[in-house]
Amino acid sequence: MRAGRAPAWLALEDGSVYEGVRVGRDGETSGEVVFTTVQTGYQEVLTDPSYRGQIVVFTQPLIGNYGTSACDVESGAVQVRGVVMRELADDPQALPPGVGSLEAWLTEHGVVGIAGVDTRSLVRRLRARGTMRGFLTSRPIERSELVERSRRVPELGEQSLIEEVSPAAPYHLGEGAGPHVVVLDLGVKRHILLNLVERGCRVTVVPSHFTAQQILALRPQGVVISNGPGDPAAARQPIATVRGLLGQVPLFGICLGHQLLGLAMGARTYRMKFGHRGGNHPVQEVKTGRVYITTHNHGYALDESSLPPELIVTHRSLNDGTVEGMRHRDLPAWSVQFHPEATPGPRENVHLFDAFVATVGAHSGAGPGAAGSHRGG
Ligand SMILES: NC(=O)CC[C@H](N)C(=O)O
Repeated sequence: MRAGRAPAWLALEDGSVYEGVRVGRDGETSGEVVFTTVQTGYQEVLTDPSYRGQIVVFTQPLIGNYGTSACDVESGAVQVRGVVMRELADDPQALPPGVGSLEAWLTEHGVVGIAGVDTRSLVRRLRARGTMRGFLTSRPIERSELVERSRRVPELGEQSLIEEVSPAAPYHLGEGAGPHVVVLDLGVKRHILLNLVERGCRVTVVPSHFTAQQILALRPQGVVISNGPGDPAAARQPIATVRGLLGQVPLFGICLGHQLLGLAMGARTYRMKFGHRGGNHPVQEVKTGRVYITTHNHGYALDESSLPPELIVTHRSLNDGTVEGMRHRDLPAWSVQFHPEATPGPRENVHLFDAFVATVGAHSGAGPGAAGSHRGG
C-alpha cells in the first residue's frame, strides 16, 4: 500500500476503535459490521444487495490485486455501507492495461473504506462477541463520540432495506423457448437472473411489494424468491406473498427466499452470532451424504426445531449444523440458504437451477402456470 495516506477510524459498539488509513471516499458511514472469508470476488461481495446496511470486513489480507471488471458485479451499485481491509493493492502498474483499480472504483461509487486494519484481531473480536454495529470515518472525532455514533446505528430489522434494493416496476429478461419464471426481487443478485436466462427461461422480475395475486396474474410456470438484505422476519409483505404462492406454482427460494419460505409456513428465524459469509462453506446434502463447498452470505437462519413437519431438511452446514436447504414434503417448493449461482465461489451447485427449470417444465400443462396459457414474458 502506498505511504502517506490519510487516517481513518472504525469504532464498534463494544467500545473498541481500530485506526487505519482511508480508502475510497472521504467521509463517514455506519452499519452492521460483518466479515467474509472469500479469497476472491471482492466486487461480487461489494455489489451484492444482500449486504445492504452492512460494513464488510475482508479476512483475505490483500484485496484489489486483480482490479475491477464490469462482469464481476451483482447489481448496478455498490451496496455495502463501507469496507474494511488489511491491505489494498493499489499499485496501478501491477494491473494489465485497461483494467481499473479497486480504489478508483470505490471512489467512483462513493464508498467509504479503511485499510491497514488488523483484520485478524477485528474478526476474532466479531467471532467472540458476535456481529456488532460500527461507525467508520475519515474525519478525526473524539474516541468516545466515535463509539457513541456506532451505538446509534439502527438494527437491520428497523430499516427498510428491501425497498431500497427492489426495482420500482416489473421488467422482463430473456427470450428463450423455456418456461416463464417470475423472480420476486428482494435484492436479487444478477447472476441468479443470468442462470435462469442461460437455461432459456423468460424471466419477469417483480418488485417486493407484489402480492401473490399480482404474481399469479402473470401466469408464471415457476417463481424464484430471491436473496436480499436485512432481517427476514421483518419482511411482512414478502412472507404473505410466499404463503399465497405456495401450492399454486413451483417455488425456489434462495437465501432470504429460503428463510421466507420457512417463515411463511410458521417457522422461526434467529440472528446468528456472526453469520456465514464466504466462498468456502461446507454443506452436506442429507440424502446422499455428499459435501459441497458453497458460497454463503447470511446473518440469520431458520430454527430447525420450529420447522413444520411438511418441511424436510435437505442440506446442513458442516460447520455448525445450520439448516442450509429444505423442500416441501408434498408441494413443488424448495429452497437453499447458500448461493447456487456461486458468484463468487465454487460452481458445484448450479445444477439446482437445472432441477428447478426441469420441475417447472414438469408442472406445466396443469394449473395457472400452464405453458400454453403463457401470454408472453
Ligand atoms: N443473502 C441473503 O439473502 C441474506 C438473507 C438475510 N438478509 C440474512 O442475512 O440472513
